[in-house]
Amino acid sequence: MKKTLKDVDFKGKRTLVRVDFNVPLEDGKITDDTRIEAALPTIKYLVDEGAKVILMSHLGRPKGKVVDSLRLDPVAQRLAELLGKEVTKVDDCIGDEPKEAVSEMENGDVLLLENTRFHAGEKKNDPDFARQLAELAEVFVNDAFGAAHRAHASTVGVTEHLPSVAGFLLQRELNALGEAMENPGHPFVAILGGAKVSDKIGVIKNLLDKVDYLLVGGGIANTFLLAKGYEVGDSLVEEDKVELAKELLKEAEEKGVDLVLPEDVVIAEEFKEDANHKVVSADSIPEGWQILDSGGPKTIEKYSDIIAKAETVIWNGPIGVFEMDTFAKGTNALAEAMARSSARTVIGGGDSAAAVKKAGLEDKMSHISTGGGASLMFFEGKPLPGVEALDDVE
Ligand SMILES: Nc1ncnc2c1ncn2[C@@H]1O[C@H](COP(=O)(O)OP(=O)(O)OP(=O)(O)O)[C@@H](O)[C@H]1O
Ligand SMILES: O=C(O)[C@H](O)COP(=O)(O)O
Repeated sequence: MKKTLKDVDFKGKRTLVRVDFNVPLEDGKITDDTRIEAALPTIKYLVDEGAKVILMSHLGRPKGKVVDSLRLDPVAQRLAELLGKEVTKVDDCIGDEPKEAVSEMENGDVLLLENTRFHAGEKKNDPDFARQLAELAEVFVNDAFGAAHRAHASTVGVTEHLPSVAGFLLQRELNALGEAMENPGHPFVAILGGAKVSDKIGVIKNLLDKVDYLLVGGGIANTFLLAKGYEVGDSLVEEDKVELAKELLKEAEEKGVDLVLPEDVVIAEEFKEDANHKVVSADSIPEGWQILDSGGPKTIEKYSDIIAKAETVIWNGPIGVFEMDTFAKGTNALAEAMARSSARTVIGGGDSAAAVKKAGLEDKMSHISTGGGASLMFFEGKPLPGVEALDDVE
């Protein structure tokens, strides 16, 4: 058990809070502020408790250099609107400017530091960089579930120097994902999509010990179809993972898991939104065509029926190239089937969460994670470094 906000008296304390404000931006405007909203309960609690709230986050992947388009100013502005309170923003996360700003803070004030990834020391978990971040504060709160799979200075390094506890969002995510994985109602159904088998091997292996059904779709299904001896034309496949896919099919059978592959699929002549496309049986892909959506009508019906019977459903990865409307039908149909079902429904973040939001179905799900890579690591059954590093309850 990790310590939480309730284990600390924050009054007057300089409190360094790692949040995940890695939000999508277009032309300097935030296009989805879910991650900012998700951090509000912790921030408001700390404000109300009279802490001096020093927020830090990464944004994008600036590779250790200052990239002006990845500054956190739009985030500070949005956060101030959502909090209904002034948020001071500084242009670095270490050094004189943040130190001075912190020294001027009153209890209940909120300060946002600049993008931690402008320094190479962040991703390297450089001890000196971590020490400089930690020096700003007396206590550390990690509320960045989305970055908890990264052992960086702002998630792990700072915990060497400060008492370190979990924020409300981190707790909520760990409870929701943990409950689904450790205490699922049966039938327990997992849906796995996405581009590559290689990204999901650990997840598949871990899930084979837990689930009753594993519905496979998207790019990863292609390699499984190949393993079953089907031709898949020009579809995205990983030839070097075909043997592994065969082993996983066998392992599923031995463990009594129904590993379900698409029966019919949407194929296209080109990887293009307006490409010539049609529905065919998964065992009859003509040469020169590629599968861009696992969701043919029979597949959708089969997967939806399984979801309808489920008590718990977890989902990671779209089952088609959902960014193109022509090939989003399968992914949307899955989101709709989950929305209709009375099961506990947990969506791993990233693309699957984006698909659910695009379909306007977020209110119908039990939990939508704010973490893509982090929820994947959780589904793999691996400990998250950002959580491990926090203080244990004595
Ligand atoms: N049949 C397919 N052919 C090619 N690409 C596909 C296919 N099906 C899905 N994809 C692509 O897979 C990508 C998502 O793969 P990825 O492995 O990143 O998913 P994810 O695990 O949901 O990612 P995240 O970590 O963001 O949650 C999407 O961009 C989608 O277009
Ligand atoms: O968007 C995410 O999944 C997190 O913010 C982590 O970002 P990263 O993959 O760049 O580390």
